[in-house]
Amino acid sequence: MGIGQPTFKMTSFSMIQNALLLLALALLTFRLLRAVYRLTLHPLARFPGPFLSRISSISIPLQAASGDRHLRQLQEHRKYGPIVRIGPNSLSFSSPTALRTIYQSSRLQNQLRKSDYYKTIDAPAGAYSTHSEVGRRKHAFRRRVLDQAFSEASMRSAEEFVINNVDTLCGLLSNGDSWSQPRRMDDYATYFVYDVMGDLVFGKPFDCMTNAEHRFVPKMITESSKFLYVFVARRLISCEPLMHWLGGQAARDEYHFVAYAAARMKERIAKEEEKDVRKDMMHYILNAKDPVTSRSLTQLELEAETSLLIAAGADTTSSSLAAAFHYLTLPSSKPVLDYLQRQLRKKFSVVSFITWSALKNHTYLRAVVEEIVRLLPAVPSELPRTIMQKPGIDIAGEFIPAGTTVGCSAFVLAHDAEAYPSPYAFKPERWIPKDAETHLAEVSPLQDPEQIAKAREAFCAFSLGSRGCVGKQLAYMELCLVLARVLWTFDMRRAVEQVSVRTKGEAERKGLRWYDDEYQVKDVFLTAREGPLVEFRKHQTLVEA
Ligand code: HEM
Repeated sequence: MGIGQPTFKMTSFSMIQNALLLLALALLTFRLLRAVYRLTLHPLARFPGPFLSRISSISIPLQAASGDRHLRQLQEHRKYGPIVRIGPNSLSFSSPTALRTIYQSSRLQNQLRKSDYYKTIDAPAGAYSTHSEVGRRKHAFRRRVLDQAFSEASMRSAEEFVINNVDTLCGLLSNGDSWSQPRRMDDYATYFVYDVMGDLVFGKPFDCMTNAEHRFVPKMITESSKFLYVFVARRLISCEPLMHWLGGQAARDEYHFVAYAAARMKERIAKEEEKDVRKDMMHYILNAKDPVTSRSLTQLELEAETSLLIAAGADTTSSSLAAAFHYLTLPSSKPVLDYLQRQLRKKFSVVSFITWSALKNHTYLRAVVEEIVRLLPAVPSELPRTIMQKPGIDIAGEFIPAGTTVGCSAFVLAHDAEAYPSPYAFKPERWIPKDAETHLAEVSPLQDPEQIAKAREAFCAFSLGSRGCVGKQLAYMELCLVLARVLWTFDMRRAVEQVSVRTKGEAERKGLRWYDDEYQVKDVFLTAREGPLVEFRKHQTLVEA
């Protein structure tokens, strides 16, 4: 007995070992056979793409973790053409025709649904938001309610809050006739836009511009966006203790933000009972009823919506604003900057005359903003949609079977040389027709209508159709007001010393970030960015006055 036991133990140990080996072999064979199938008999096998993407889904989270996903997609389209297989069951398209079919076709609304990736986005909030709700009917309800927060009346009231925050920003940039210290405009842009969103959603600014203690909110959102971009398993994300352990600080930030937003939300709801009710965006949401079902948002839905509005509204617009300071202070942009400032100062004798209604038809400012949003779409990579019903649909002349995830990247389309000749160049004139303002010829030649039509067809920074951006008008209002008032008040120039763009490095060596004048960002579904460093001084005539 005493002698036989070890032999038995050894036998059972080697049996387990053999079973594990067999299992590993079976797994390997399965993976190998699956890879061969994906490369040969799979319905998407005829589409080109990088080897790893054709055999495995791992390349999408890997690219997401690198922060270079938008750049890689552009590189892949340049190499493989207008349709690229970016995962075994995923295709990326780069033509305006595909763009319209995927996002805008009302005939295909039942066929194309936001992919399961979106279900991860609000997992920590415990309820879907308008952005992450994939069901068509449920989304339509949420959108009907949310649209009321972006009505004409709501936007008219929002202007006052935006202007108050612009005034705070101007007070911080400079107050003298000599050049200021270099200002990190990625930070100032972030703090400004978060303060606007705090004002509109929570009933008071976050005070990021004036109080360093409150700057943890933007940081939390960027970190949690990084985490959710890579971690695509909803079930895991819903399990908070596991995520604290697996997802580290980024996961903790996500949960922290959700709890923080819920607490601020409660404070805001209490204010709604006060006599002099504040007509901010939240006022319109709290009082909105769906005209079809007469239902309002539940507490949980409100909380998810609140987190969404801060993340979707603040991070996007602030990335465009930081990019605006970058492009406007490039040496090659001097004629654009000079011209815009001259125009603004000629049109408005005092800064308080610069209002949204006065700026709405300002052709050149609008073109500057449009060009910036094109060059750096704030959601740069493809927005995935899944084909739901068999057998499938035609996209850009190709039959694509059900079960495939399809999408277009705004960054890829924005760099299409046919729609945008010299696609990396900052050229607001590309949005202005020849006959619009003839004196503009002093800046550079204007476009013929055909070229403008091509540019418009490929423009998708705000996406399109029923899932397109609900906050586009607010974003234009914020960007136009802040740029017009800052450029009217200050002279500005790029500081000699540049912020070290951490985003270059490795990617530059791989030939992804080669265009020097490009505003460099990391794609984290939203964007992470650095710089530019800009100096300001009060415009001379204002100092004299
Ligand atoms: C330059 C600024 C902005 C850009 C480039 C932008 C871009 C986008 C894009 C591309 C989408 C579609 C996302 C997807 O399909 O996954 C989107 C959706 C959305 N955006 Fe924006 N956005 C901006 C500003 C704003 C602002 C200021 C708000 C609100 C305060 C906002 C709120 C939303 C919401 C709620 C959605 C979801 C719409 C739906 O699914 O029905 N955005 N945005």
